[in-house]
Amino acid sequence: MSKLEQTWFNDCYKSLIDSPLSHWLQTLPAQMNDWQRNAKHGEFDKWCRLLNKLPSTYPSFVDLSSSVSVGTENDVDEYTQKQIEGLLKQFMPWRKGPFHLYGIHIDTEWRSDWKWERVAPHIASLKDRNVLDVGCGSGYHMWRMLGEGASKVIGIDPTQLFLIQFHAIKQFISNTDAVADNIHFLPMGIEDMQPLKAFDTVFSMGVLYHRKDPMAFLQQLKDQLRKGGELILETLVVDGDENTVLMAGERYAQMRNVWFLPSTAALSVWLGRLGFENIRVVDINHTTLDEQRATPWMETQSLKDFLDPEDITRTIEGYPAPQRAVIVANKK
Ligand SMILES: Nc1ncnc2c1ncn2[C@@H]1O[C@H](C[S@+](CC[C@H]([NH3+])C(=O)[O-])CC(=O)[O-])[C@@H](O)[C@H]1O
Repeated sequence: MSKLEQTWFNDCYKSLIDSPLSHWLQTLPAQMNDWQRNAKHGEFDKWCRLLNKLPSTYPSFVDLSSSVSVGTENDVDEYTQKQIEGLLKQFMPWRKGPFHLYGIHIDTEWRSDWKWERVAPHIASLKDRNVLDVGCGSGYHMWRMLGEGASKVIGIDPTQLFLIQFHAIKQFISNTDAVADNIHFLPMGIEDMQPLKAFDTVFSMGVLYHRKDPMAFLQQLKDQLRKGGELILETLVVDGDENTVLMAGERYAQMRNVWFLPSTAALSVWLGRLGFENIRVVDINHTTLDEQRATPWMETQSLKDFLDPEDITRTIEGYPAPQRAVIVANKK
């Protein structure tokens, strides 16, 4: 019997044939084969066995346009509900969500729906577009993109637990009319993607500050867009003019892998230099303790523990507390 992930990848390859992304098939299958041979997490096969235990269900409704919700508690018996909840808890920590499944509320660390509400009003309609979500996490925003009518949504993220979380949710949506054939998650980093120059919209939310070379990263995002395509970039920023960039020390808000936090003015200059146009800052927001917090589905430390207890406008290292901006731009 072929491995579960092979089925997922094959479904993705099938949906690429006869699409504007078909040239991806030149490199993707070999890369995913290599990933299967050399890169799988030690727990991966165990996670797949747990996924296989999720029961087949037929929800009475699916909502992807105002939330990610599947079925009500009346669609399954109490035993099945408990069984689903117990299995999903094995895939903790759940960071990005929330998800509502048969009366189970996966109350994730982040209210990713709030981010979506800040982003969605400012972007070109996703209807009939091919969309890439770079650093998609559990895939929460991918479902909202599908809910907005995208014809294909591909998410990439190297963190393998998130691939598993995505498929846990997908398994409940596959038996429904929502077009689950058109949404795929690939376990890879943006730097490993061939330049496709073919997506209508590319999202990169919460990734730029994790990249050591932000210019190379922005160029990689551009390389995935068709001419005229739209980039939606969401990242941590600091106050200041076009010459202001904060390079964090060893840690920023306890995170070790944070590099550049530019001002929105500096980020706009970077995008212009790389050949984007129509660059607009559409939202600036301070992350609140209600938006990022520990929950029963993510029990370890969260934002509250990363801020100065005497002054929550500062991180515990003394930097400005997290402030995030959304910038939209088009590829010339
Ligand atoms: N090179 C890379 N290529 C692609 N993804 C990467 C890379 N490096 C890290 N990631 C992934 O980028 C995601 C960033 S989280 C944003 C989630 C969602 N977008 C959100 O806006 O809520 C924000 C945060 O954790 O700070 C993680 O899932 C990483 O695995």
